[in-house]
Amino acid sequence: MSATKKSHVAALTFPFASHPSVLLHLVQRLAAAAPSVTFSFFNTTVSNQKLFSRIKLHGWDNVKAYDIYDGAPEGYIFSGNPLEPINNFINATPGIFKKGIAEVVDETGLKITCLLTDAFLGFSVDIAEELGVPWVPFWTAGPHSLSAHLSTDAILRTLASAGKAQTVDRTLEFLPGLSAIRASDLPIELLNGNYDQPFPKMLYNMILALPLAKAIVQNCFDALDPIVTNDLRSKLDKVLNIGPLAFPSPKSSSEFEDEFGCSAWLNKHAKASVAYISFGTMLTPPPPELVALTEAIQEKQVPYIWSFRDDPKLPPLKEFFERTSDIGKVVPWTPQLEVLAHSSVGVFVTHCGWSSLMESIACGVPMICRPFFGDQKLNRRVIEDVWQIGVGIKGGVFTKDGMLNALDLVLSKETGNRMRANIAELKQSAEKAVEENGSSSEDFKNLVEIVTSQQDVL
Ligand SMILES: O=c1ccn([C@@H]2O[C@H](COP(=O)(O)OP(=O)(O)O[C@H]3O[C@H](CO)[C@@H](O)[C@H](O)[C@H]3O)[C@@H](O)[C@H]2O)c(=O)[nH]1
Repeated sequence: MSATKKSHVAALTFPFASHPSVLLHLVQRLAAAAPSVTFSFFNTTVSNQKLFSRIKLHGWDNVKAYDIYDGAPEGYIFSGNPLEPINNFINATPGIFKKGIAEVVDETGLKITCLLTDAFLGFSVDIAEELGVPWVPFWTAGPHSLSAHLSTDAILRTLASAGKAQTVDRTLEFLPGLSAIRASDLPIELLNGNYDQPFPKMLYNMILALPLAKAIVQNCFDALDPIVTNDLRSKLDKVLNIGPLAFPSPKSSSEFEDEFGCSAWLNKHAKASVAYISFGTMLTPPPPELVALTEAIQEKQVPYIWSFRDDPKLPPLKEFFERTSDIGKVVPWTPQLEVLAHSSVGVFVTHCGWSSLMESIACGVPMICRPFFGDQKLNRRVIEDVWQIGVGIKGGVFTKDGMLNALDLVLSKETGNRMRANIAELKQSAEKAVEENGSSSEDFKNLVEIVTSQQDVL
C-alpha cells in the first residue's frame, strides 16, 4: 500500500486592522490553487469574530479557522489606548501560536509542513525551525516601507549624523528608489529606535528574521517600482510580488451586490463625479478635521459615498449627513473594491493604507491623501511625488481650504487628467502582471510551489 502524503499550511495572523483579512485573502487564493493542501488559519477570537461576520468560509473545505488567545490579562478592560491590545498580543507571542498549532496538529493528525505568516511575526522563523518547515512571511504593506524598515540602522545612523535641525526634511536618497521619502514620512516605530516597547521591538526583530525566510510575499507587482523591488531582491532571498491581490471583475464597473445599496446609488451619478471616502479599518479623523472635510464637500457640492466607522447619528456629522442627504450616502461598510471600480467614482479620499492604495490603482482612481500613522505618510509621499496619482492635503490635516484645494486639483482638467493618465498607466501594468504569464501570476505559481513543496507522509 502506498503512503498518502499531505501538506498542511499554518497561517498566523497579526490580528489588527486589515492584516487578518489580507492574509485570509491570500490563504483562499492558495487554497483554490492547491485544493489538496490543508490550511489552518490562526487568529485571535475577537479578530476571527469580526472577520467572519463579513467573510464566509462555506465552500472552502480545505481552509479552517482557529481561535487563539489574545493575550489580555484576566479582567482586562480596554482603556481606549489602541496600542494596549497590540501590546497584550505581542507579549503573549509566540506562546499563543505554539499552543494553537500543537492543538490543531493533535486534532487533525496532520503535521505542519509550511508556516505562512504576517511578516510582523518575525518570531515565526524560530517556530518554523523547530518544526523543520519553511517560513513564508507576507508583508501586507508596500515595498517602500519594507525597504525603509530593512534599513532601520542605516537610517538612524544617517539621521543622527545629520543633526537635529535638518532631520525632518532629510531625504533618503542613500536608499535605492527612496530619494523622495523624507525622515518625517517614516513610521514613528522605526524612527524612535526604542526597542523596550513591544511594537517597535517586534518590527526590529522582524527585519532581523526576514533574511532567513524561504520567500517573502508582497501585495504589489514588479512594474510598480522596479528600483525598490530590485533592491529588495538584492537583499532578500526570494521576494514574490503577487499583487494586486484584489482585482475588480470586469462587470463590477456598474453592478455589484451590497447590503447597503451602494451600487444602485452610484448608478444614479455621472461618470467620475463621486468622491469615495474611507479611512480603512482603524481610523476616524478627529472631529475638527471631520468638520473641515464636510464643509469643503458641502461648499463644492461633490456627491460622496462615505464608509463611516462611527455612529453617523452623533455630532459633529449628524447634521451634515442630514443636510447633504441629496448628494451623499453614508454607510458603515462598503464592498470597497467594487465601489472604486464603479465608473461614477472620480476620487478616493483615503488614509493611504496599503490595501486601499493597491485597490485604487487596480481601479484607476486618483486619491486625496490624509495619512495618519505607520506606513501611511510614506505611501502618501509616493502617491503624490513619485507616481503622481494623487495629492496630499496641504499642511497634512484636513482644513476646509486644504480640502477645497485638493478637490480642485484632482477633479480639474489639467492636474486631474494628468493624475488619471498616470494611474491608468499603473492600472494597465497591474493588469498585465496578473495576466496568465504576467509577473504576479508567475510569482504566485512560485509561491504555490513553495507552500506545497513539503509533505508529511501519513
Ligand atoms: O468600507 C470599507 C472599508 C474598508 N474596506 C477594506 O478594508 C481594507 C483596508 O485596508 P488598508 O487600506 O490597508 O487600511 P488599514 O486597515 O488601516 O491597514 C493597516 O494595514 C495596512 C497594511 O496591511 C497598512 O498599510 C495601514 O497603514 C494600516 O492601517 C481594504 O482592503 C478595503 O477594501 C472595505 O472593504 N470596506
